[in-house]
Amino acid sequence: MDDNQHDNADISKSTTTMIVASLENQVDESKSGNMLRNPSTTFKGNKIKDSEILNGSDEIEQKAGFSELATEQPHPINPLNLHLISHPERGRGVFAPESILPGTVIEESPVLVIIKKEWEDGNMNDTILGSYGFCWKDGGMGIGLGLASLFNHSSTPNVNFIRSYSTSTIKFVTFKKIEKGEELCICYSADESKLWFVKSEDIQNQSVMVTSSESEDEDGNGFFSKIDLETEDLIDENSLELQKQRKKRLQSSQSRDFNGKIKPNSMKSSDTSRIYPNDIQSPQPIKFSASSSVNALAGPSGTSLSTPISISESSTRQSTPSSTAIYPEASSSIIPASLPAPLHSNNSSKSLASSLSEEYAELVDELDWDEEYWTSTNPGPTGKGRENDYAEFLRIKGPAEEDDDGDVHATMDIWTLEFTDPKLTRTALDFSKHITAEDERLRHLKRVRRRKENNQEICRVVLGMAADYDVPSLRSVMTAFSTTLSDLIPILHKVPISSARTTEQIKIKSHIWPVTFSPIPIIPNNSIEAGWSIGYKAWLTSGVKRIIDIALEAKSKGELPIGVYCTHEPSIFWPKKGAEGFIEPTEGLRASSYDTTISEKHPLRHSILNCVKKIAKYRQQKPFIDIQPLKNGSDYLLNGLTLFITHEPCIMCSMALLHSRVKQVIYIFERKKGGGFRTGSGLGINSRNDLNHKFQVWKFDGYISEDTRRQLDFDENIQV
Ligand SMILES: C[S@@+](CC[C@H](N)C(=O)[O-])C[C@H]1O[C@@H](n2cnc3c(N)ncnc32)[C@H](O)[C@@H]1O
Repeated sequence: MDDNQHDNADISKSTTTMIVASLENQVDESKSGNMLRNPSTTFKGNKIKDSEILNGSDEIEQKAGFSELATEQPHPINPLNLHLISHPERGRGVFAPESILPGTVIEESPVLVIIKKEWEDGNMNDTILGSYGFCWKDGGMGIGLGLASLFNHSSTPNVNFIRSYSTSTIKFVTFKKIEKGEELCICYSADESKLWFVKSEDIQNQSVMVTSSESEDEDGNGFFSKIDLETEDLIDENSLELQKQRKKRLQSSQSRDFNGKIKPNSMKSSDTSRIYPNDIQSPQPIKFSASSSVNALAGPSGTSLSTPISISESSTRQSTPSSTAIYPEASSSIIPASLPAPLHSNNSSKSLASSLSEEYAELVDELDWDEEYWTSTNPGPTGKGRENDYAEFLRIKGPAEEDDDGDVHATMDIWTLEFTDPKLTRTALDFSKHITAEDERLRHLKRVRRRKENNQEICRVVLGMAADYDVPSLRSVMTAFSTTLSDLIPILHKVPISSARTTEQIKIKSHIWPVTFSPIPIIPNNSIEAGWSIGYKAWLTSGVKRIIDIALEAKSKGELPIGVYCTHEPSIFWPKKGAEGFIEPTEGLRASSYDTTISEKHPLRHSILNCVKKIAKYRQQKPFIDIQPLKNGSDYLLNGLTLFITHEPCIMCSMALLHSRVKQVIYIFERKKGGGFRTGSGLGINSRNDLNHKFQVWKFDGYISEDTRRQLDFDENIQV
């Protein structure tokens, strides 16, 4: 029987028995169903009594970890007795029935090399082979035999692969300790936008998209499932072009089984109760329960798919708030009826049952901005007579945007290899490149440092962050890479934490360890230097006016006078499609909020946290829940959005903006104490090299009347 054709009887056999049997390696096929007999080694110390085999003890099932996935019989393969198990979304994968040490060679797989011309002429990219090819030299493709083609992808892999063009093989080596029951994964590409399938980890978020493919042609037309297993140094123009073409054809992603058949759709709503073992690094699908407010936020899993609704169509259906109602967004819908509705809600009577996905996001009004006037060219927006409608803005830079990006002497610990024999240089360098390839934290370091010490030239190469390895694991990876490195011992070394921004810094930092030179980019200091159009400034100014209104309204309700409004720039200001770094925002998404720490007697109800919460909720409601992201992450919280706030946010809120991936922030008043940007605390959270997102910050530099200033003023010791 074909592996993919287990009938129900096979599947229903005791999983425990099967796993135990595979560990034992001594049962015959009649006991283990479809399992292949494996005559090779067993893991030491894993002898399990016959009675356990027959009884299928729960304890053993637990230990095996992946038992929940083993709806079909685990399939012990290769001398390490690894198991081939089908995961509901990833298809077959390689699992460890026992822990494996770092540096273990899993397999050196032979490779069938298909040269570029054969690959292209045979249109092999469009066949199942396309999902299994490793980029090979000269644009060719290597089809890995053995286990090579069965490793699934993870952005946090535990197995490295090393290609050898001379022997046409790929060596798979663990570089972390692999726990019992864990899946062995490699990283197909550090740039996950190049993947041609929906990662199982993402399926929950994209369940709408995946389910929609159910209606597609069963032959797989319209699906696209191809592979380029690559590392940075092996991407050539040709493979990049191939990837682009694949992306275009990618209408929906779908895993295929090993025979290339489209697998039944993964993660249908009814599948969400499937239990995943804890030790498999896969997010547990959230099971929807109408009584849980948390789950309500995560979105209902039982909703059937509906056709995406365009914003213009849906906007006629959503309630249009009157311009006097500044805060019409009802957040009560996600609060169990027994709790009081939040004070900023005007919809406290709404029951939970009537909410959730059927509910449309109740958006605030768009900004009051005369697009036609400000963007017309004939006779042209001169702004004459409307000078009060636009102002200038000052750029608030973070440390990463200034030459002063922190302590120039600051260092971090890394592992290095030291040697004097020049013959080792090539291999040590190759290893360094291999092991550090994806590590952003080391990118600013030159890989090699040569120094004369005691009349001897000592060569040192970078290996990795001190915290990531211990000596035994590093040595085993080194030995697996090349036996010529096996006698060397990794040594800790201090290196600068960032590149040099000025020639002065080169001298200081390179004395510690040679670093790259990345001169500070020229960043405009204000909107004049930035060359902004009057129209854009008028749009931003309308945002500033809106937050002043919101803050005054909040004050009238007894709250702190802080206002927030979040929206995207009008499309007329978007750069050309495909412009580098541009993330097209979710059209029509906008929200306003204010600080409710007083009324809710809650120290964390800051205006920005309230706003992020609303945006998160709206993204789970119509029409936004039906919009498929154009780019990875473009549907994530504040990605691509501009946030206006009256007062410079505190450190906590600045971090919340960073985590929410906001595009830019406009504020009016700086805080002398505790602000998160460059003005108050000086932390410059908006642009730091040690944080993983940067956003622009601009301070309004126009006229605000004394009366308004006074009304929006409050104790500098209060952080907002
Ligand atoms: C090289 S094969 C890996 C073995 C494959 N699972 C099988 O059953 O044959 C690559 C295919 O596995 C699936 N896959 C690998 N990693 C995945 C992941 N993280 N999430 C979802 N699917 C994945 C995709 O369908 C991809 O086309």
